[in-house]
Amino acid sequence: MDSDSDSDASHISATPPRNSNPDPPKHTFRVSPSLKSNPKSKSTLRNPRKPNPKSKSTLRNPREPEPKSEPKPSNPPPEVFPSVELSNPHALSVVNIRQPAGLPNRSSSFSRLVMSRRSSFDPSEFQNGGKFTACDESIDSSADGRSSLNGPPKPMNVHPNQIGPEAPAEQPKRRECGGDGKNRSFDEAIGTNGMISSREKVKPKRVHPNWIGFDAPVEPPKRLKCSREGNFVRLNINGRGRRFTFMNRKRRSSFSYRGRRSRPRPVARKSDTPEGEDSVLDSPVEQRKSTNCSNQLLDETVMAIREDPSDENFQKLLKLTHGYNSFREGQLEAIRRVVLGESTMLILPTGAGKSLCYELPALILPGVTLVVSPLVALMIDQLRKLPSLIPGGLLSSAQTNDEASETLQKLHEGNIKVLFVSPERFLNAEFLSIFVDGLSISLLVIDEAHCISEWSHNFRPSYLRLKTSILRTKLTVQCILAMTATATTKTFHDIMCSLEIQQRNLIRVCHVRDNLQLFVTWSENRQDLLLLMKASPLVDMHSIIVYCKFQTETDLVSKYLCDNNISAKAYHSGIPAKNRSRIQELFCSNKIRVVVATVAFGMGLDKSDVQAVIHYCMPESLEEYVQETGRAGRDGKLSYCHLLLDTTTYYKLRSLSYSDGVDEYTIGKFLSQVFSSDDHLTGQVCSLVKESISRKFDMKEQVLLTILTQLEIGDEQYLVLLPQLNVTCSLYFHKTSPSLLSDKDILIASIVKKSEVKDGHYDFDIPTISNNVRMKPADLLNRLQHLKSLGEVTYELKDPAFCYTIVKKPDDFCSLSVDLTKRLSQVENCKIQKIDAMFSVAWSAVKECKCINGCSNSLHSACIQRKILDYFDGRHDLLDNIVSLKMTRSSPFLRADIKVFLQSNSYTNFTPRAVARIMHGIPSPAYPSSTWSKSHFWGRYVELDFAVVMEAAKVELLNFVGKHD
Ligand SMILES: Nc1ncnc2c1ncn2[C@@H]1O[C@H](COP(=O)(O)OP(=O)(O)OP(=O)(O)O)[C@@H](O)[C@H]1O
Repeated sequence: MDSDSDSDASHISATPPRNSNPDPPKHTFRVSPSLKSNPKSKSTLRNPRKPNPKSKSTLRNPREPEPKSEPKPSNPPPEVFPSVELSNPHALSVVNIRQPAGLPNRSSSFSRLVMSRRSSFDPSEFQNGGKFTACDESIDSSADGRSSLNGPPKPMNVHPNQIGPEAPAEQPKRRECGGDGKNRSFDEAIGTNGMISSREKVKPKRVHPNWIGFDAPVEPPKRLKCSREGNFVRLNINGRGRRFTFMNRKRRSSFSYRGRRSRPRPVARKSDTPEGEDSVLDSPVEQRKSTNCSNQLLDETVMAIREDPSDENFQKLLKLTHGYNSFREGQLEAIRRVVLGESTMLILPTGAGKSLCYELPALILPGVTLVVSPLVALMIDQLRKLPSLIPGGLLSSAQTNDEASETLQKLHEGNIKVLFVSPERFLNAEFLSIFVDGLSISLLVIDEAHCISEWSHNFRPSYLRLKTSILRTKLTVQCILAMTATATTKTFHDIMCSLEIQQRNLIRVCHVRDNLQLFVTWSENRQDLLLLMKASPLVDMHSIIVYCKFQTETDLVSKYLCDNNISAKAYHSGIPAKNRSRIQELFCSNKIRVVVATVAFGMGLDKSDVQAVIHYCMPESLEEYVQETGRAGRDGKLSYCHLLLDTTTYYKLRSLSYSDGVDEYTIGKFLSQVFSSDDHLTGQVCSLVKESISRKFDMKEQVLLTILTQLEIGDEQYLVLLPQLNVTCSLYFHKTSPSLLSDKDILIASIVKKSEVKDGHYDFDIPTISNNVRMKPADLLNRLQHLKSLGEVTYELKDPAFCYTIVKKPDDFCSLSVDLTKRLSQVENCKIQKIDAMFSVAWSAVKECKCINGCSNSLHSACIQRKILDYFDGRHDLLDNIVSLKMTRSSPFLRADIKVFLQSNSYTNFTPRAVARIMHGIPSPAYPSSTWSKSHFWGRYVELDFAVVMEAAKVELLNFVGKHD
């Protein structure tokens, strides 16, 4: 979640540099419990102290993959769109491209990437479903997301102040596309800071009413009424603006739909509320323009529905608010149930109009409608699209305190009917207290509800907090509407169970739109994309999305297209938010024809006339495939979706899905650290600095958060998670001396006593001081902020950390570790099944489809749609057998290679999992790709089943330790 949500949480690995032979890195040997000494902990082994022999391996694995035969088209295509026969010399002659301009040197990595499916991906570039990582965008979803592979991919949740991951290679880089003139002029227009250049500015611009712009006139926020005023919410990600000063503002106004009101409460400061949200725009968000409707007419219609919820009355309201004549399938049913107070699970295809299902109830129900959304960008988009008759607002960590205060003020005044928040907001006690003491929530909407389920393609730990049991204890939610476009039977059962939604309240319209023509071709050659783009029908299309899996890949592919006179722009979560937003905007206004994107692109994209979606790499799941193809043809017109299938991407994705796995032994050690504090009975704040803890236990931050969340909301509650904080503070004194200020202030006295003094500043750990003076970290920071405003001090914060208080220490660490490990491994297996299912469906279309029942040549809409339905209905067994043939089961060279690897890195601690990851080319916090991809064993066994590699590593580690003990 991201996350390129590109979800972007996972940054991934490369195919091995087989011929390069740099010395593997030498690490300082550290003692760790050995496999031998502890039968429970067989997974950690250590190598004895001995000189580091140079790798003398003469073993080479003759495992070059066999060339794949191209699928032979059987019948002439009856489809509306003609298809290009890829990797086919005849097709080449048709489009007259034998040697594309600017084709890179074959020996370059770009060449490997673009020209061959045996590509070498930069490990840092994998984009995870993310979608929601940093959902929050995380949802690149994560985004990157996306995501760790859990999401997101995900994207990872990123605090605004968060320091990036350890490995430099994991920092996304942007490469400008400088191919043709068009593209350069676009870059000029964008400018380095994402602003429009003066040349573009002088042009008269047509501004969409809902446009989110960077140079839009900033209007002062107005008090809203249920009228046509529209509203503005200013977001400021750069921290400009004043600090939080919200205090008991005078309440004003009444609003005909207001809920219960209470005294306004201060919102937590920005620094206290790091949410896993993606970066957002520094821009006003303008709501959709209103329809021509008077307040009186609206009030009358709403009253009529409250008295008589008939179809006619609902339709009248729809016409008034949105101007539509009729409801789409599933909408009216969902709206009626929600208005009647029945919690509902709504599964509608992408672009089918889910937002309407909370927008109308928000007008009808008396209290506030709270919409939980995984991405800030998505929230902004949803708010912008909200008809101005429905006053809305959002709370996000990207806002300044003034902005947040203003939103809260409006909320208390009854001037916000729909409030968008991120799931991380539910960690904030002060936010929750608004609803406990005052405002009533008539409806809680959980958008992208699949994020609740670990069995979904995009799980986010923060969504677990939305379980009904927790909501019930913390909030008085009267009704829940869970919405998603993609949920398998297992996923939606899990969601409904978590949210206590009754089976009869499931509304499911599950289908792939008929106007999407689904093509698949086998493609080992990256030139195929160019062939496609230069041939009919794509050559005549004005709006095309090309999906890739890796950030670098999007840059390279877009450059490749530009070099070949196809104007294209890359989009991924490594690109600054402003530029991303600008690209999306230009794409929406048809000023960019082709966007080459990771999964980070598309969430909240409501462009109705996207004509084609090309998958340059296969998606990680059928859910992702459905989501991404669903971005085409929302206007109902025939649209073109083409998947270029290859085994390299499949192996790579499968391999990467092992990047979240953890051993029982490691979880046990982590639990010992979590509960190491003796202060658990006094409710003292504990913290774990994310980066160092992640490296120490070789677990991704997203996995750590999942475990901590399970410890809070699992069967038994062991801890309470607090908002994440930057826990290390460097304090500088300016006016009064520290000792004099200490005399006046107990907090400063404690800081001076417990700090380490370095170069004139005082470094301290915030939880330690706050425990010492018995002050909440939030209050401590408020106090420092006050001293800063007096000119007494300045300070810097760093080290983002998980914070929590211990409720109870587990009685049995062993069984708790076993349970958690089992859960994580089930999730890992589920992820692999999703990749296998995606590959199976595409594979069988290409290799096995008999081209009857509507399929022909490379058009496989009929067979793919049928299998997608089977998949979402849980009928997987149809898919299994093909994939099992694809993974290599063994290699005679594996153990010998591992042996050589261990000998040449005898000063480093390894677990079997760590060795297997290196052999698969999967970076991890303790073994980053920046260091380990230099080993020529990196990624060498990506085509071999991970479990097989891990087993061999275990045997070799045992042998190695046995010999050297
Ligand atoms: N009843 C309707 N009649 C006509 N257009 C509609 C109707 N309901 C929704 N729409 C339009 O359909 C488009 C998609 O709606 P919306 O964004 O709510 O879809 P969604 O299901 O949330 O999509 P996604 O899954 O991609 O988020 C919007 O432009 C919306 O105005």
